[in-house]
Amino acid sequence: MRIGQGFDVHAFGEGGHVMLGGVRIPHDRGVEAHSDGDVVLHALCDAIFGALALGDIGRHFPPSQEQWRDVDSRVFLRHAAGMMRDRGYAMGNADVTVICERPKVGPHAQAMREIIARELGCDVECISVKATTTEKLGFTGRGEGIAAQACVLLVVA
Ligand SMILES: Nc1ccn([C@@H]2O[C@H](COP(=O)(O)O)[C@@H](O)[C@H]2O)c(=O)n1
Ligand SMILES: C[C@@]1(CO)OP(=O)(O)OP(=O)(O)OC[C@H]1O
Repeated sequence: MRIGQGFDVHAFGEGGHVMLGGVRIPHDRGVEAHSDGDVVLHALCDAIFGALALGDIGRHFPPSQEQWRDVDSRVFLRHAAGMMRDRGYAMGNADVTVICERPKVGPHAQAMREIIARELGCDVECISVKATTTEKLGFTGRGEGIAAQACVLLVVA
């Protein structure tokens, strides 16, 4: 077994939706990012790369490379899942926490779980997505940005 954790932040910016866990959520702000700025999938990728001791998402998909501009972050997760499988591991379980005041994540959590499980090739019961505010404290509390943290346990396939 191998354990990994990941954390990602993106600032809110112009736009009318945010991508979270592969779900397009209408919102009065967008996020500033090189890719689609999906903090859930980026944190999950980093957790998988961390569990495999393969560096971080920026090492695999450098922000300096134009080819990752506006890319659907499921591409990154698919790549991380492939590296996991190539090394003989499968997803035991993953637990993600989204940190923001808005948008509300709860109504979209099940759709995110299903997308993530499909990309990782595991049962939806192995994927947890939850959310918290920071009680209006800090940058997430002020509505300046959105954060996500993820933990994964990889098991021998
Ligand atoms: N962006 C968010 C934040 C929170 N939730 C849900 O609300 C519950 C209460 O949040 P607290 O920060 O006051 O503990 C939380 O447990 C989530 O169920 C959400 O859906 N989206
Ligand atoms: C995903 C990448 C792709 O260039 O860029 P961003 O969308 O800005 O996201 P970040 O979480 O900063 O991770 C770095 C990059 O790998």
